[in-house]
Amino acid sequence: MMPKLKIDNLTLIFGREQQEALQMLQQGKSKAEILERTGATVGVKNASFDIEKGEFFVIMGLSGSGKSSLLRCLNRLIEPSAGKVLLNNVDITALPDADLQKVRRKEIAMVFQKFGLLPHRSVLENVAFGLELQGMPATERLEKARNVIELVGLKGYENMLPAELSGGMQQRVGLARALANEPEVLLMDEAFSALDPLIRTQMQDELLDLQEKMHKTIVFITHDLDEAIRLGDRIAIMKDGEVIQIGTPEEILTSPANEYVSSFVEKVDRKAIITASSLMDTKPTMAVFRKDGPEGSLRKMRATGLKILPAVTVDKHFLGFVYLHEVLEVKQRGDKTIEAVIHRDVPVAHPDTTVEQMLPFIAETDKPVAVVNPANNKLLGLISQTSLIIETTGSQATPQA
Ligand SMILES: Nc1ncnc2c1ncn2[C@@H]1O[C@H](COP(=O)(O)OP(=O)(O)OP(=O)(O)O)[C@@H](O)[C@H]1O
Repeated sequence: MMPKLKIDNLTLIFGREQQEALQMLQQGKSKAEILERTGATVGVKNASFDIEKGEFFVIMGLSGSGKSSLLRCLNRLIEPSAGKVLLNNVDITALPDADLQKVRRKEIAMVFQKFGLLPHRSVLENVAFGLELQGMPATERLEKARNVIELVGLKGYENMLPAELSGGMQQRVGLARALANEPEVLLMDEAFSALDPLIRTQMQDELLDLQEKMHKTIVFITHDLDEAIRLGDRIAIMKDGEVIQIGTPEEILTSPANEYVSSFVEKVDRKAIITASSLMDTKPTMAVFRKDGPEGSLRKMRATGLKILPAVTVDKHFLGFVYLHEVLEVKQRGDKTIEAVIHRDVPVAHPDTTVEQMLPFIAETDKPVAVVNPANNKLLGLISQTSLIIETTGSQATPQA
């Protein structure tokens, strides 16, 4: 499938010595070296990635890492120094001005942190403003504006002035104004950063709800990893103008590309994000079969050095756990089967069960947690109590060799 946006080797350099700076970049020189030699600042360095239709894509990085620069290249509010941006397979870096205007009005809309509202116009007029610029007749544009105002939860506030609204409500007006044009792509630059934490979380939830209905392609900038993780289908992490990792929130949390990313990840509450599938032991699980009987079970326990093993049917349907001391007892009694000592009343997790949802499992049992395929109850792997406890007590600092 064709990506909605394709960013291809995009580079942005601020300053006059563009050519020399570009050359130095190609030679692998750092942002600091280039600044020192040429006085030019590297805003974005060789960014290449795709954003899919309907994707909520977050660009995250500290101040000065190049997020805004990259975002502004996507609609050419800033002209990139090199590389391309393809929207629906059309290279917008090559569009003549008139066509670019059309793209900005119809296809890509931008929502800013400082809401950029017209102070002397009502909420309704602010939202309808873009449509007015397009020459849409008044009745039509006001009707459209009323619809999006309702969509963002501002019904009843149509005739107020921006200054009469709270920050969160002003941000909604900004969002409504962007949505009024029915763009395919929404660019959001630190849209919620100016809001206090409670309102901010609420706006994040509302945006996610809206996105469920709208299925827009959203490119959202933030310097806050928690926000990135809450919102993003995928996250791109930037440092010194470079995209240093792209992945789903879970990928970023479980396999940070380098120490820089780990240092962010350490501060994040992972419990709601990490799932059973990434915690479970992927080595082929040693399990006892019903037909193994006490002898066979003990042999497997000796081989693995484990005192607890999962018991499964011949086709690997999970039955429960067996304990070493009980299997020994069964053998001493001379029983031929382990049936009586399979502990069946144990919690199981599905691959997408989160650590948060597994919390009760820790309190209830000292056994590993079995991860089973929800469709057929087959055993997929085990999560050791140790890794579950480490994950939930939050000491996930990566070992330094
Ligand atoms: N107009 C400009 N002229 C010169 N350098 C600039 C300009 N705009 C940004 N820069 C530089 O480009 C780099 C990237 O800045 P950018 O604003 O894109 O970062 P950012 O990640 O969005 O940061 P913030 O969150 O603070 O906005 C920085 O080194 C910045 O100093």
